[in-house]
Amino acid sequence: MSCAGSRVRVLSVAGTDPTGGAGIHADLKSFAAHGAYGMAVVTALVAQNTHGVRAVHVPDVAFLRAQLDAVSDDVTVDAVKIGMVGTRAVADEVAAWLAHTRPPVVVLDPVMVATSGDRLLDADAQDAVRRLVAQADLVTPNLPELGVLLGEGTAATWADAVRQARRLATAADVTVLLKGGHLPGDASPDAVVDATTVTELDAVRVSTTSTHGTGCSLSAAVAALRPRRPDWVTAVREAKEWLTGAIAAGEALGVGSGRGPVDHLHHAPALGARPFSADAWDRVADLRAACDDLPFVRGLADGSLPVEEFEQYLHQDALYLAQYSRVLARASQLAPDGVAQVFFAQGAARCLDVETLLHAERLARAGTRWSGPASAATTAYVDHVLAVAATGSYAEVVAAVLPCYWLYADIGARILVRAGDLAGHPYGDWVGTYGDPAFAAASARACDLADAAAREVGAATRARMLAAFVTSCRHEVAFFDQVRALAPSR
Ligand SMILES: Nc1ncnc2c1ncn2[C@@H]1O[C@H](COP(=O)(O)OP(=O)(O)OP(=O)(O)O)[C@@H](O)[C@H]1O
Ligand SMILES: Cc1ncc(CO)c(N)n1
Repeated sequence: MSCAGSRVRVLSVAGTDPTGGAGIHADLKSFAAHGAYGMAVVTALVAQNTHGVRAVHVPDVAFLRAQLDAVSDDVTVDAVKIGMVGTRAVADEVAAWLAHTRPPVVVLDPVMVATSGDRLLDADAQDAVRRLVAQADLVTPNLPELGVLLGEGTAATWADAVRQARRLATAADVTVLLKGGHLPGDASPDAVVDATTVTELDAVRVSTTSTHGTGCSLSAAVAALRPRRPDWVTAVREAKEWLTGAIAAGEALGVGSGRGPVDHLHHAPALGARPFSADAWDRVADLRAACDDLPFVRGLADGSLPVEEFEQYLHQDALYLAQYSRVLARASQLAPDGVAQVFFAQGAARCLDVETLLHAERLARAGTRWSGPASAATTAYVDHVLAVAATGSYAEVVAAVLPCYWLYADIGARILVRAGDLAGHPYGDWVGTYGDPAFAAASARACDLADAAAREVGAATRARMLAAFVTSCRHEVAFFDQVRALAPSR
C-alpha cells in the first residue's frame, strides 16, 4: 500500500475522553507518535476521567454524517480507525459512510466497556457492531468483546480465545487482533488471527495501574502504521512494542488518581518534556532546604563551626574525593563525544589536584594529621557512586555525579552571601572554592551534559537517572550531617 502525502492521513471515528487518555484524544496522540497526520470525527461526548464514565451524550447522527462527509469530501483518508460508536444509529451511520467512502485501511476497535467497567455501547447496538465488523479489515476485540461479537460467552482460557478469534475471522472474512490484556498472569499476549494463520505476539505484563485507553491507543497505532507496513503482523508487532513502553512510562505522567493513561510520547522524551535537571531539582527541594538548616552548614557560613569538626569533615571529604574521581573517570570513559569526555576527565583530575590540595594545605597549616578510616556516611556515598559506575550506563553515571557539582555550587553560592567578607573568615578558602563562579559554571556544564544524556534514553533509564541523582543528594546531606557524630580520630 502507498500513500501520496508526505504523511499517512489517518482518521479516528470515536468518542471523547476529556482527560486525554482514551477515545479520540488517545488516538490523535497515537497517530502523532507514529508520524501520521491525525483527524478525528466525534461519535459521542463522554464525561469521563481516570475513575470512570459520568455521562454520555450522543449528538444527532445527521451531524455525525456531516462531520464524516466534511472530511472525506475534502481529504484522502489513508486509514480509518473506528472506536466507540455508542448506539445502533451511530453504528449504522458509520457503516453507511464506509459503504460510500471506503478508505484502504479500516480498523475497528469494537469498544463495549471502558477499562473502568462502564458500558460504552447500548445493549441493542451489538448487532449493528457485528455488521460493522464485516466492513473492517482488522477488528481488535478484547476477550469479552470477542465473545459478544460471536454471540458466545467470554473465553476462559487463551487457547479458547484464539479458537473464537479464528471463528470470527472465518465468518466475517476479517483479520482479528485478539488482545490478552484481561488475562491473569505475568504475560499480556496478543494474537493476529485470520482464517488460515495464528501469529501470537508475546509481551510481558507491566505491573501498573496505567492501562486507561490501551485498547484505543493500540488500534490507532496499528491504523497509522499499516499503510506503510507490508502486513498486519508487522504493523501490530511494532505497535505492541511501542504500547508496552507507553504503559511502563504511564505512571510518571502523574495524570489522575484512578487508572491513569499511557505515555504516548515515551519514545520521544525530548518532545516538549521538561529537561531532566528541572525534574531532578524539583525532586530534591526538601533535601536542599534541609541542607541550609544543618548545623554544619550554618556554622560554615557564620564561621562558628568548631575547627575540629571542619577538619574532620575535610578528612572524610578527601577520602570521598579520591573515589569520586574514579567515578568521574568512568563518566569520561563512557562519554558519547570528546567534549563530555574531556569535561569529566578534567573533573577527575581536579578532584585529585585542587580540592585535595585545599584539604592537605589546610590540614598541614593546622599542624594536624587526620588518619581515621572512611566513616559510615562516607563509605555509603562512595559505595553508591561506585555501584552506579560499575553497573550503570553513561546517563546514570552522569546523574549520580551531578549532586556533587550542583548541591555544592548551590550551597556554596548561598554560604558566600551569608559569610560576607571572606578576608577574615575562618573557612574563607573553602567558601571561596565552592562559591566561585567558575565552580558554578562547571556545575551548569554538568547539568547540560545530564540533560543531553537524558534526551537520548527511554523512560526506564531516565527513571534510573532520577533515582541515582536523588540517592546521591541524600548521601550529600548525610555527609554534611555526619560531622557532629564522628569520633575524634587524630
Ligand atoms: N499491564 C499491561 N502490560 C502490558 N500490556 C498490557 C497491559 N494491559 C494491557 N496490555 C496490552 O494493551 C493492549 C490492550 O489490551 P486490553 O485487552 O486491555 O484491551 P482493551 O480492554 O480493549 O483496552 P481498554 O482498557 O483501553 O478498553 C493489548 O495489547 C494488551 O496486551
Ligand atoms: C471514548 C472512549 N472510547 C473508548 C474507551 C475504552 O477505554 C473509553 N474509555 N472512552
